[in-house]
Amino acid sequence: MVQLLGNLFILSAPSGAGKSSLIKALLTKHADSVQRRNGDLQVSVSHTTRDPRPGEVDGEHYHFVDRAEFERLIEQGAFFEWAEVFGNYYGTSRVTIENTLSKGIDVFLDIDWQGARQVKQQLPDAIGIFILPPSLEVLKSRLDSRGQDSAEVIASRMQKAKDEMSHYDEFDYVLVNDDFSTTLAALESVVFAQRERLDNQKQRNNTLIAELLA
Ligand SMILES: Nc1ncnc2c1ncn2[C@@H]1O[C@H](COP(=O)(O)OP(=O)(O)OP(=O)(O)O)[C@@H](O)[C@H]1O
Ligand SMILES: Nc1nc2c(ncn2[C@@H]2O[C@H](COP(=O)(O)O)[C@@H](O)[C@H]2O)c(=O)[nH]1
Repeated sequence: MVQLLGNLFILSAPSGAGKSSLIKALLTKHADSVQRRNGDLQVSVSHTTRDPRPGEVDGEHYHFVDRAEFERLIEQGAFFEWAEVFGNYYGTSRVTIENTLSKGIDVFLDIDWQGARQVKQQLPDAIGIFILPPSLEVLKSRLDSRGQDSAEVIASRMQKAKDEMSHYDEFDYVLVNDDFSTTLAALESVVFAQRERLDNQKQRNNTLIAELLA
């Protein structure tokens, strides 16, 4: 069991709702922010068997591996969570997550509902955030305008969108990503509120330990 010195945020959504863009914007904003505190914020880089999209860099966007390598890693227990999504494997490295959280660094996971459920089972204190699109039409137009997936891939992702969204109630927060900057501000509020909560909890524990050991 990991001791949660950092916060673990899980961001899930149907494909194209905007979670990667929101995390990226949050990290950029956070890097410049005066509110940056002890504890940094990082996004976890998953392993996947999906082919890289144009511009995607191995080790930066994903660790790209083949199915045999992924299955070997499953056998070794290397994943904190893993799932098959849209016909490919995706997984989060156990050692990376545990090392990062144990240093007090906050971590964002951009994962599907199956992975989110596995994380919550292991770490009930992880904070689940579900992103909804304002409509299915907008979701489709975001996948189209991203311009990185074939029409066939987009159709299959749209077909799975309702299934993904049906799990919204397994999450602690649900945000509708209509206007980007409004959603980003809401996400930032969640992050700051949770950091505050964890800091207060650590402080209370330290006070208690000091009293008990006096
Ligand atoms: N609020 C928004 N308004 C308009 N466009 C948006 C908004 N949020 C995200 N987008 C755009 O929608 C597209 C999909 O966003 P993004 O890639 O972040 O989705 P995602 O949820 O991470 O998808 P996936 O699960 O497939 O990785 C991108 O082109 C992004 O710029
Ligand atoms: N369970 C996990 N799901 C993951 C992980 N990394 C990404 N994902 C999810 O897969 C889909 C598709 O991603 P894409 O990059 O191919 O568009 C999306 O919902 C991601 O959130 C993971 O490590 N575990």
